[in-house]
Amino acid sequence: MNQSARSLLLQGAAAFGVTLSPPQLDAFACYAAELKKWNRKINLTAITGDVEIVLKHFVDSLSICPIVAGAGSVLDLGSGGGFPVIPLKVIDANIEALSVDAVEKKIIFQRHVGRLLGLSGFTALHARGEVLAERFAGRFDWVVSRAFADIPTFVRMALPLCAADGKILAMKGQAGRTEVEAAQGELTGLGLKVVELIEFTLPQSTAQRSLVVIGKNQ
Ligand SMILES: C[S@@+](CC[C@H](N)C(=O)[O-])C[C@H]1O[C@@H](n2cnc3c(N)ncnc32)[C@H](O)[C@@H]1O
Repeated sequence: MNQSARSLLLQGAAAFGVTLSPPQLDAFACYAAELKKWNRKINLTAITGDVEIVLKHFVDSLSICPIVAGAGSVLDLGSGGGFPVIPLKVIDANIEALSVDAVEKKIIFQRHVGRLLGLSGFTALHARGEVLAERFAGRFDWVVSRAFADIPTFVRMALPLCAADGKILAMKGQAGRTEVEAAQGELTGLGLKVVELIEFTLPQSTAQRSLVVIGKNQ
């Protein structure tokens, strides 16, 4: 990762209240290098330039830090090349994280990155989200996803996996608000409600993002 990409990462992380240490910056540089290397053989991401990787994968993933960092346990459903879960783990080593994807080669990549970065409390599991409740019912403080499924599909999968006071976080683009409005009936039927909808522009970019935080209606 070149110097300007590193500066961009430092600034982008700071926009979400994250001050990256030199070792964390090195961890992201290593992650970017592996992503580019593996991407030549397996299709992990359409994003291949350093600046785009920094903004659209790393900084975008870090946008959930103000909400999720400090949690005990996090499940990332449909994590692909490791987003947002690996950036989150780089920032908060104490989180117990389970990363799940239905495509095995993506999970093999994530395990490789986890080993290289020395991530402990990080498990990458090859599985479909639909079967997780058999093993992980009620286990997670947060179930998160980025670019995974529409809100009703995601919450139906996530709800049985949440702890009693667990929450669900869907990372969406500019259509987040419209999706939330369309999902209201379904959410209410499941005993859920949107507790926060955070809309923002990705730093150093014009891309619109929204974070949809969903909790139990009690
Ligand atoms: C568009 S990608 C997003 C990957 C990553 N979250 C990101 O934002 O870069 C969606 C991922 O969800 C995975 N996926 C789709 N359906 C799934 C399911 N039912 N269970 C687990 N993973 C699934 C796909 O294999 C794919 O890697």
